[in-house]
Amino acid sequence: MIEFDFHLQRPGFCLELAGRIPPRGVTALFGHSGCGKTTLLRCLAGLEPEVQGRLSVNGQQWQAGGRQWPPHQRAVGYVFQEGALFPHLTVTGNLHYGYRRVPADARRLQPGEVVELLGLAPLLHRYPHELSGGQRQRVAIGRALLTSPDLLLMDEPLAALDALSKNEILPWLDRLHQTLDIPVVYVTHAIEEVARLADHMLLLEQGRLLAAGPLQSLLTRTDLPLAHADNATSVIETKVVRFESEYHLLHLTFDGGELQVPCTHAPETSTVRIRVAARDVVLSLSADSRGSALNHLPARITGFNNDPHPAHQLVTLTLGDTPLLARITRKSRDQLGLQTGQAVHVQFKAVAIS
Ligand SMILES: Nc1ncnc2c1ncn2[C@@H]1O[C@H](COP(=O)(O)OP(=O)(O)OP(=O)(O)O)[C@@H](O)[C@H]1O
Repeated sequence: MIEFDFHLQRPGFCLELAGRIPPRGVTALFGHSGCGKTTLLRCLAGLEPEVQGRLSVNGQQWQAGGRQWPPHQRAVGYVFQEGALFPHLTVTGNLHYGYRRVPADARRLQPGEVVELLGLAPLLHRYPHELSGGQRQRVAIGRALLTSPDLLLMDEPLAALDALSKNEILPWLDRLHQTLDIPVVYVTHAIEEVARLADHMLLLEQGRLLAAGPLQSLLTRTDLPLAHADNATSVIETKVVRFESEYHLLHLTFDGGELQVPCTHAPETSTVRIRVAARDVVLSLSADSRGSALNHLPARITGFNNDPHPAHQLVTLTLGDTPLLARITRKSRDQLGLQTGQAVHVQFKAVAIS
């Protein structure tokens, strides 16, 4: 477990932040520009000498009682927006740079494992200027991992990439997420990245912690801003039942029922996360109105909330124990006579993320 309690005063900005980062999985730092996300990463890495407070990582006191470990004593991997590779070194040279500085008995990962994990084998002899933006970021992540960090900090690692490069690198990040047990703190402005990669979230506002917790519950909490964003999303953790190759459909199960989602191939993993946009959810009173939607599940309404658009209502539901958001019009709510506590049927288009 990583526990911190930081206080940092700058002209015009005060960071007053206490929280925990679970020892496994990806913790997303999310919040408006200037809320202190990068500053928190820098405090964790020991790059803010003025910060007061404490930090303990896996029982080690990295900062306590007015003393703090300097950056070079902290086993932290840092990946920036621009990969910042050494231009005069090949990919192999970049990967080995951090690795060589770690004492042999403290090395948790070997270069061969990292090359395999991130698909770097075809790139090993190239120089950074011979790589695409996405490839450079993969090498930067590999280099950070080879320092055998106790904590991997990623500051908007996809922000400088175009949509195509982002899509190219995301499956590699999924793979890291499933394979490694190094805690990752991941800063992003993109809710799609959070919904895809994160397990936990710290929501920041003006240097303070607005909320913290598991991703699924924070995304669907209507007292927080995420549920009211245009691209509000719920995630459903599912188990793979089978891949129907004839139709390229993946059959999945979870506590709320069974789902089918389009998929090009059978997944490598036995669990798959599903992302459902609130605007893609349709509510109906009976199971008869099936239409062409593949996913049609019983649900219960847990509440209604106003939405920024005056025509809309944000509806919270549960599918079994899984929370789901739906954005419908106020007119539909009235026409269907929807009430809190009512049993309904939901139809939606789902996107699967391995
Ligand atoms: N070196 C610095 N000196 C003084 N103030 C700074 C410095 N770096 C950042 N700040 C200020 O500290 C506050 C927090 O900045 P920070 O970069 O942590 O925010 P952020 O949430 O990461 O923003 P963004 O999402 O835009 O990257 C902002 O008000 C910023 O202007």
